Amino acid sequence: MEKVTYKKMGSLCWIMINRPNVHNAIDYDVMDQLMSHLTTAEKDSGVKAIILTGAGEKTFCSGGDLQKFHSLHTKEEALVMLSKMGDVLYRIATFPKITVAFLNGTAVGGGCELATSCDYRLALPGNKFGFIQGSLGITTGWGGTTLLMERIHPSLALPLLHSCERKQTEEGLKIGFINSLLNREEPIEAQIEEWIKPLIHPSLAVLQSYKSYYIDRLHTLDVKVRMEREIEQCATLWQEKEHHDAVNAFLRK
Ligand SMILES: CC[C@H](C(=O)O)C(=O)SCCNC(=O)CCNC(=O)[C@H](O)C(C)(C)COP(=O)(O)OP(=O)(O)OC[C@H]1O[C@@H](n2cnc3c(N)ncnc32)[C@H](O)[C@@H]1OP(=O)(O)O
Repeated sequence: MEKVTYKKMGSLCWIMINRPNVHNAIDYDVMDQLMSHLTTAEKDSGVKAIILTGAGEKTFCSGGDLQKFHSLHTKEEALVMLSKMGDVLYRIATFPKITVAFLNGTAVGGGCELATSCDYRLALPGNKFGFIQGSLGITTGWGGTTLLMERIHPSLALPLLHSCERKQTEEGLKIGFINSLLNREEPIEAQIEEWIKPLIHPSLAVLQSYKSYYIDRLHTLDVKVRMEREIEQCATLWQEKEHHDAVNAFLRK
């Protein structure tokens, strides 16, 4: 069963996490299918931008699949999963075309990290996003902090991380985490096509050249090394009692 769908519409391709019954939580199949669709989109010279979103109207993505990953206990076990999704986020962050996350609903935990890996984030008013990992006794585990400090100033990023709070998308717009809020009353796909139109330069070569300068910056700033250090720190915290108790409490609620 396709847990991640791929739909090409003109020069855009829509990649959608399709697990609404678990709030589009990410498991290993989702990771594999995201990677596969990214390769398809990269190889298709007709694609200039990807739109990453989630199925349904409630949730963009609720992060790691707590039921599936609850069985990971040791640092070594956690590191395998965290590194695998960290590779997906790095692939998106260095994707040689435009990447846009459309937050169709709530984004929490790793869902926020996934959104952060994209060049841009579009959302709907009244929805929420939250880097809630700290409330589970861990830190961002897929490299999302490193990427977040590329998207917004660290003095704005740290309060999002330290507070573990769910914020309104309107607040995300104010601090530059959200690039634009769409209108619930209008067709979403048409609004996104309109928003992205000025960015999709007629020449893919020009578009990719500009993106390559940004990717060069990521290399210069050792983003991959910093993401790996962040992931290892999360794995260290993962094995602690605080984290397992927090996940148990969530799954028992
Ligand atoms: C490094 C990334 C890191 C990692 O895990 O690797 C993380 O992502 S840490 C953060 C992990 N995610 C969360 O802690 C979010 C958990 N979910 C929620 O906060 C809420 O479910 C929310 C806000 C997404 C929706 O709340 P709502 O009240 O509308 O729904 P329920 O909480 O009642 O959930 C309904 C149903 O979905 C299951 N569910 C929700 N999120 C997950 C998830 N991330 N993994 C697995 N399953 C999830 C929840 O257990 C309920 O199942 P049910 O069988 O119906 O009780």
